[in-house]
Amino acid sequence: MVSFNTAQSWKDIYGARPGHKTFVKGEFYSGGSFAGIGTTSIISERRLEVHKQMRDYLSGAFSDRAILEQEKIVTASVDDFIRLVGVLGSQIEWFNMSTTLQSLTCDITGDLSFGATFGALKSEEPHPWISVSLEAMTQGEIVDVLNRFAILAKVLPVLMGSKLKKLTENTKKNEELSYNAVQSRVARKTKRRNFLTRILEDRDLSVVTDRAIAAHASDLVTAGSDTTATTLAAALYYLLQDDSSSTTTTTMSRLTSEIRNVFNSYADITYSSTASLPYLRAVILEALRLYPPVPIGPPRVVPDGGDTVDGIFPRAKHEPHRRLPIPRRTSTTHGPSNQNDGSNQTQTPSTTTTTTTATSTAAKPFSLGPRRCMGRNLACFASTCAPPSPSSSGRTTSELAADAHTVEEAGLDGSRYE
Ligand code: HEM
Repeated sequence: MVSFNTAQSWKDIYGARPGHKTFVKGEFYSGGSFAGIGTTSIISERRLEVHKQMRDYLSGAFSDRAILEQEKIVTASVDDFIRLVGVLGSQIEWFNMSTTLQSLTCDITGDLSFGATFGALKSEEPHPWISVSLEAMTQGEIVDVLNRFAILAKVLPVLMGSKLKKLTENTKKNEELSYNAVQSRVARKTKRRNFLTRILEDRDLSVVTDRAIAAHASDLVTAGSDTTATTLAAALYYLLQDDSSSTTTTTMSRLTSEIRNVFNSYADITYSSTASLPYLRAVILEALRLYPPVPIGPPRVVPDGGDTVDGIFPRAKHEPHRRLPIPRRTSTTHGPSNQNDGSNQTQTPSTTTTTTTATSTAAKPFSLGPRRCMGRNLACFASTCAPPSPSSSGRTTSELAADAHTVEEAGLDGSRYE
């Protein structure tokens, strides 16, 4: 558990509900764009009750229904990406796939959050929003360090004066660009449904200002673009480690044949149709486990004297860097079965079941509890963390999960602690 500072009161730390520990976010989240000028977002807000209200208010933008409405926006950028990769692949010897994936996810999250892509897939020059936002994030981290280390607070401004000045300017610019983008979207009537559609429909004007919406929108791009691009790049990297000349079945060849067996055309590949592909799901989960895009334990406040979580440490894997063999399914409608998985290990079905369970319970790439990732369904992992099966209330589990403030409410995890 990470302890950066001490909390004011027991209630601040644990929240109102007995039996549920909810650790408050650390001061790490207080600097950077918007939070630094007192306008907090769903990510930077540290007060439990205010965050709960924000999460309730924003949850409509992340429901399964909203994601389906937004699908056209996502596929428009995916089409641009596929075209670009085709052109680059045929014209030049090599290109940087990580950068191209970053362009893809910035365009998608930019379009969803502000109503227009950044044009990153169509331009060599990064959009001003993208370049200044990277600096703005760094500024948040530096503010946190300065707050925590008194000596550095004295020395850094002397050593890095001009750099810090530039970071501050870029943070201001990021706030301005985000605010202007939100204002022009508010002024524009459009039928295109993105995050802002729900956020604007659901807002109470006396409580939620345009600046507050700009803070959310800006942080949604930051939270959603780098994480998703990192996951895709990691999955691709590990898939390409397979020996393409191998005569045995590799992870790549099994994945390719699952996709080609199921889809007849490119147009058939959608959010809903990919959610039910078991091997694709396993590959993405494994990439998230091996290369979690948020590898830090997100900073939380620990009470004076420290604390434990249920008195136990989480179970850990013995060999965290070893790629797990992806389980072979004995009966499935998709993909090949009973084939060698290329891991050179002989596994019985019961062993592979255990492996899957260990992976999905030990790895929490989207975090847990009330500060759990709101965009996990959008990141196309609905099937991995909240299968969209109907619940007794008639709502899908991913809809419930999007609204829930505890994993228990979401019915996703037996853990008592959030
Ligand atoms: C593979 C992709 C993703 C991963 C691994 C991921 C992971 C995470 C993690 C670990 C957190 C907790 C961070 C903390 O406590 O500081 C988080 C929070 C969050 N994520 Fe994601 N994320 C992903 C994609 C997205 C996307 C696409 C969006 C939306 C565009 C998004 C929106 C959010 C939001 C709004 C929060 C804050 C939730 C809250 O505090 O209530 N994420 N994410």
